[in-house]
Amino acid sequence: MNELTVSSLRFSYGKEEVLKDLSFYVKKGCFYSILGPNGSGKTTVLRHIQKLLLPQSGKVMLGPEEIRQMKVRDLARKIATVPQETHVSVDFPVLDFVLSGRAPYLKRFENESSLDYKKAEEAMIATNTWQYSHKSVQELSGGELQRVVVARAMVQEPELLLLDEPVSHLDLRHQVLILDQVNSYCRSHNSTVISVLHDINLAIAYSDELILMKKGEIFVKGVPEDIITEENLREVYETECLIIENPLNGKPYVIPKISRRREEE
Ligand SMILES: Nc1ncnc2c1ncn2[C@@H]1O[C@H](COP(=O)(O)OP(=O)(O)OP(=O)(O)O)[C@@H](O)[C@H]1O
Repeated sequence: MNELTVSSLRFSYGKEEVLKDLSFYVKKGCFYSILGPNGSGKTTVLRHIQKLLLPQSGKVMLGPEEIRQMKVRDLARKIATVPQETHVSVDFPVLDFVLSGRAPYLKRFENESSLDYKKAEEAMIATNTWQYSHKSVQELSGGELQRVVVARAMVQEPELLLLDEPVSHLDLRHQVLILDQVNSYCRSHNSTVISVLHDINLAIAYSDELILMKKGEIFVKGVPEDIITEENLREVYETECLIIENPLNGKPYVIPKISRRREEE
């Protein structure tokens, strides 16, 4: 059975149709990246999977269950999300923020156990955030906070981890560190990852399959070697690219053809 199946999903914000009869499935234990131009509907798809939006027509199924029928607490045990931006309005120690990822597993008024603390510590070490544990969440930089939010999602131990541009605020070292950790989490827990990424080369390097979106539709889905072609990138991004073989992993590597003309003096 597929981990997640999206069938004939349609959605409009007001008059503008943003998702147009969109269908795809993902398999358990695999890493998927959704790619596509700004405004193509990537975040809107993730919002449907989180039940933040309900389909105007079509269905989103998690295993055998339709997501619109699932209780929020059940959904929180199965799906964790790292949103594009996180705003924390209360003064919260970072460790408590990460521990809040265990909330779906606690009974009412139950405190976290030593095992919960251990899971939080492990996730924070993995995301290089343990050193901030006693700081306030509000004192973190954008990139530090983004890593802390990934740690919280990992302690939630989801079957499905949704990431919306999870490395957009991160320096090179932490981009690799976070995607390595998410990838090893996915493999060791047999969890599924769906990540929106703008960096095509990172998406190719980490993903089993890519989902390329254009104007609210799936343009193509498949393994990078099959779908990363000059024609597909021209169609989707309206950009000319050179594709070479990445000497490190044998996968495609995309180089946009940038024309730099020196301005006349
Ligand atoms: N709350 C909203 N109200 C009205 N229109 C919206 C809303 N959220 C998104 N849209 C519109 O829906 C379309 C798809 O937005 P979405 O955020 O899903 O795109 P995206 O592919 O994730 O874009 P990006 O790469 O820029 O993050 C865009 O045209 C956007 O302007």
